[in-house]
Amino acid sequence: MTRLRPNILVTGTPGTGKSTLASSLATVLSQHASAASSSLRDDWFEHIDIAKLVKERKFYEEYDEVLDTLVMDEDALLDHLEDYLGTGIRESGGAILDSHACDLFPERWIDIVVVLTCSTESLFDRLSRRGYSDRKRTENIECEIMGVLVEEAQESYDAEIVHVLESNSIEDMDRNTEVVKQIVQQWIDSRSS
Ligand SMILES: Nc1ncnc2c1ncn2[C@@H]1O[C@H](COP(=O)(O)OP(=O)(O)O)[C@@H](O)[C@H]1O
Repeated sequence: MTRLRPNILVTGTPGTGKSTLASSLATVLSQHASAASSSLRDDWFEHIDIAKLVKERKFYEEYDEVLDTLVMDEDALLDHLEDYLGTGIRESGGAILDSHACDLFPERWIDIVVVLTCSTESLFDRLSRRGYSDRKRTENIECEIMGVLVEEAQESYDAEIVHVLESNSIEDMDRNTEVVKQIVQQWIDSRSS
């Protein structure tokens, strides 16, 4: 089936604001759709938190004590998502995948990629508040400074669908929500014309 709404991947280093933006987008984009037509459902867009899904459905192989992280069972996760995105309401799109790892999803699933970036100072504060160990915080800050996620996203998806957005402040968050809303509208318009 042809998608009626884009699937969106929101990615970035942990702490850059993926969950915050993805959750705001799911609400704003669904409200926007409901306002446009009363026949559209409120769950027109859905925030899918991949880290949460991996934990809840036990899509992991082991806990890596050195890296203080779960080692994902990618095949199990991808099989589940293939079914989920391929059937039912998500068959027509509207999934907002919120994931630190961005290169594991097949290109055919994703219509828009948003990579969030953030200053070292903001990230340091956010990861400290989250209680990350010094080692884990440093690794993530280095990952952000080196632009690892931006590079991975650009290597994994068509350049024209990858949007790199700064996420340092609440104003950035509001602006990013508005920017993505416009990109989604353009995507929908380009398919209906
Ligand atoms: N643009 C932003 N400006 C200021 N604080 C933000 C912004 N985005 C997220 N935050 C805050 O930073 C922390 C991490 O955000 P979160 O969305 O959980 O990041 P991620 O999902 O990328 O790990 C949260 O406390 C959140 O409220």
